[in-house]
Amino acid sequence: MNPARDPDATDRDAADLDDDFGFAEPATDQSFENALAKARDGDRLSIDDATELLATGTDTEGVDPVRKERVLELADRRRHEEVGDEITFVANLNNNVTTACNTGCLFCNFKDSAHAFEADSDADHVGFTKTPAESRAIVEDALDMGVYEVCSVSGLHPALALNEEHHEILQSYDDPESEVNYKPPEEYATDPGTYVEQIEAMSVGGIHLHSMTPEEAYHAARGTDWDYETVYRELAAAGLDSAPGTAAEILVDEVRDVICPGKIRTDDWVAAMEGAMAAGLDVTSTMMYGHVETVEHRAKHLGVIRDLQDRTGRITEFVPLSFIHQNTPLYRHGVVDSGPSHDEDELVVAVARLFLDNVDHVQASWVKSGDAHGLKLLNCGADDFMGTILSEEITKRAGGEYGEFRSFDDYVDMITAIGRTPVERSTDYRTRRRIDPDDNPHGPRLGPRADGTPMLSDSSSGGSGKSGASGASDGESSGADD
Ligand SMILES: C[S@@+](CC[C@H](N)C(=O)[O-])C[C@H]1O[C@@H](n2cnc3c(N)ncnc32)[C@H](O)[C@@H]1O
Ligand SMILES: Nc1c(NC[C@H](O)[C@H](O)[C@H](O)CO)[nH]c(=O)[nH]c1=O
Ligand SMILES: N[C@@H](Cc1ccc(O)cc1)C(=O)O
Ligand code: SF4
Repeated sequence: MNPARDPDATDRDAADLDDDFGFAEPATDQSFENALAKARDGDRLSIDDATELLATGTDTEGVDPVRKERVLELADRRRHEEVGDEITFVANLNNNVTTACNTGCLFCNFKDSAHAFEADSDADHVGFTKTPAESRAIVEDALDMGVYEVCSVSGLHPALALNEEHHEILQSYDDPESEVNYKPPEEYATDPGTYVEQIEAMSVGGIHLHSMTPEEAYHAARGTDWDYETVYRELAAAGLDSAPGTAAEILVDEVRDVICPGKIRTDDWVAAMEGAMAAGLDVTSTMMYGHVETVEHRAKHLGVIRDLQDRTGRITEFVPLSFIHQNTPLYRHGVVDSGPSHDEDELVVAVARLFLDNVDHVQASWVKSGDAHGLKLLNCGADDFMGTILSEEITKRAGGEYGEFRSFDDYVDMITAIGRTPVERSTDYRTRRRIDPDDNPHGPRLGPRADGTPMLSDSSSGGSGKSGASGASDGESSGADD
């Protein structure tokens, strides 16, 4: 696999952008009413149909509130017919390994320049790199709390390689840093180990390990001729159970050219997902929207995911990721002045439910939207409310303010308040347990060490207090010794 990125892409590129990207104004040969009628009849929607529904008609400016309600109502009904009234969530932990990354995505404030992590650097940074042993200790603590999924997504640290053989290949380049984005671990204050070592470390005690996005898989094969299936097979052998479909952003290259010129292109993202599935892994799918793209780009993105699922059938859920703008280069440089509106969030969830007729589950995110709006999204077509996560770094660093965890008690209260049934689920949704709201207090039971004890001793904070969450990784204090 050869380098496909622009090694010089940095935050500074945002300063060169204005808000005219030369994107075509969305226009279709379809009418809003026809598209809605097709959705009502259960016909498979076209990209034009999705564009009309997302725009509440391309014939008018902005979102039409009456048309929007008609789309949401149809989507909510479709959700009821397809998956019923249960709302699922998972007892999980985010354990991200490192924030060191030079890819330079303009929507991201999770990353820190990798130079700051070098042993002889005196640059200040608030990021972290964890060793495999630190990752394992964090997962072990979480298992004791009843957690059964660990989700791990990381920066593309230049010293990360798939395994020892990969280190040797990368070292053999004449100028590894510029040719293959590589520097040996000895040059950094903390050695993250190899991808295989991190996966082995986190795959402990029967936990489900959800890790290695397409972008990370690309990094784990850079400078070699390994295909994605080979890479994912090796990771699966080390303990990987499923892969997150992030790094998708908007799967239209003219948008990627603006927001993430250093990232893999759409075709490569699809190839990586196919490789993961060919290696026997389930995957999730995402779309990060509400920055520079048009509604037509969103519709095309949904088309890429539906086609992929037609070919594979192993996408477990669709996760809409509402762009959090406050601390990002796109916002700081005036390229965008906000993320998406609530209307747009609702329409994305609804049209995902109607268009993705082959993906069973659509997620609402309390991390991105908060509790009140997150619950509203569960009445627009979503049926999953993500997980306890215990530690959130990506959205928090981007300026999100909805906290870092939800307890089972919070979940049960919120879900019953909107008249739905709370259900804890496994990552792949195949194992589910309905929760009796009267059976207080509530804790996970599906985990290898879960016995129904509440995960957190303080369940009232809605995400800021973490007393009792000793297993939660906290980037600023855990392994922050770079
Ligand atoms: C931070 S990356 C970490 C994994 C890996 N570096 C990659 O890019 O795949 C994971 C995902 O977080 C999401 N993300 C990053 N910044 C965000 C923001 N400001 N708002 C919403 N989602 C964001 C993007 O969809 C991105 O693909
Ligand atoms: N939507 C977000 C998630 N979703 C992840 C899920 O909770 C879970 O990992 C997945 O459904 C697989 O089971 N996680 C985040 O950290 N941030 C989000 O915005
Ligand atoms: N957990 C998400 C991936 C994800 C990770 C971090 C985020 O900030 C957002 C999404 C998935 O299941 O695919
Ligand atoms: S989204 Fe991922 S690849 Fe892009 S800068 Fe952030 S951490 Fe790096």
